[in-house]
Amino acid sequence: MAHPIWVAVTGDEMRAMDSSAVGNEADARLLIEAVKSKSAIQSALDSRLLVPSSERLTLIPHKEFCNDIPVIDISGLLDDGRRGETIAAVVNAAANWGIFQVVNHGIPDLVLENLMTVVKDFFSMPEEEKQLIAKDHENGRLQGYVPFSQLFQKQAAWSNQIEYILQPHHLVGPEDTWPARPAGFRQAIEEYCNEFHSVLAKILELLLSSCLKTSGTRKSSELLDGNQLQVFRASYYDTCPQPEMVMGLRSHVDSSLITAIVQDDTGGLQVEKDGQWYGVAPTPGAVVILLGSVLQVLTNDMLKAVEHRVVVNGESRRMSVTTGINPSSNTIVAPAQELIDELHPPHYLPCEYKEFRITNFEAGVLNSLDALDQYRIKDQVPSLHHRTLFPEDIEEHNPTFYHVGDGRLLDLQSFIREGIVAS
Ligand SMILES: O=C(O)CCC(=O)C(=O)O
Ligand SMILES: [Fe+2]
Repeated sequence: MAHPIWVAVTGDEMRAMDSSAVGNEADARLLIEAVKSKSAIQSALDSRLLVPSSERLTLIPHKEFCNDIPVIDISGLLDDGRRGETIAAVVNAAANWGIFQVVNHGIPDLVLENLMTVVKDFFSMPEEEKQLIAKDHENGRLQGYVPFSQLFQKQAAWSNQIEYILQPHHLVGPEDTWPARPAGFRQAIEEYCNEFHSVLAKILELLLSSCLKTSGTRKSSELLDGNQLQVFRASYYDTCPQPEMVMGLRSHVDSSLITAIVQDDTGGLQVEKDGQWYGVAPTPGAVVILLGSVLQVLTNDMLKAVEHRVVVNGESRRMSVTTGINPSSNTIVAPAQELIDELHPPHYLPCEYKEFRITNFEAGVLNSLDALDQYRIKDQVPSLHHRTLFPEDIEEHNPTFYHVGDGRLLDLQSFIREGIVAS
């Protein structure tokens, strides 16, 4: 192979690769050779970096933005005269798009600027220095830098990341898991994430109030009791000589209640709605809010988690910061009881959040069904003369037993085995 793929592949060749099942070894070798010449990857062939041809057909340029994705001035939440209309705007955006941007959120510009500056400075450091705090699961280092090679092997993403748990306290890693440079990195991250946590909590509370009518406040304080998992991730998407071949981040839903993203002005974040992809316009001072899959389960599909992805490009690198609020690891993720009655059966099986999160993570790695699909009750088969699952049948704090029509109490496995719930 004489030439790198970046210049060698013509439109016809690309189509030929498509038709010969992208991902075969020869295609992968071409790409890997090219990737190797650009980065420090030493690993063997791995075709997972290639975007499948079906997905490639949906790609839209990183600078193509959709002006209909709502941008909401949430200072109205603090103003009696505008509160009602602001709440309506947030709820409508959540219901219609599952994503919106907020401005006038009360986080000073300086906090956002510091945040993006330390992230940029971190990613600009030499690779060897970043590697000093690389994640290393085998050695118990679960937080830190995620180099290209790690993501390459797992999620087929054209990006580098750095990620930490900020809450609950007992899961926060020791100081030496954080980078020593740039100075002020940790403080800038924590300042933004702590301040923005209260904005996210407010949005979550009003979404729950709107769906559950009376008990949104109670539900959100139950979820945000200090043990909730708050995570931080900064992502760096390098320029890519052949951006249509790879994805900065493959399409996914976050396994969060709600996620916030600060993005620089490059563009590349895209969301799916009704089978179409739309670019989220970088907006100065704005924070992007996304609904996660836990909120979808909790609201029994009244609100939907939004599928999103990141595309890369050949001209500008991109950086973003994500922070999400998730339940605590032993919270039972299940549709809220307030939403369930004989006419509205639950759409999801209950499970502990830690299991839910792992399922979602594995789905990303294995490219299989995400947690929503795995726990969805697919067929509540009344024809089997069984009752469908009702929340009063779920023992509080131990939601592993289900009453069925003939009065028996079954554990989850038997319940599934009997075909009441398609597994
Ligand atoms: O980089 C972005 O804008 C999105 C990142 C993202 O979706 C994630 O970290 O889950
Ligand atoms: Fe995401």
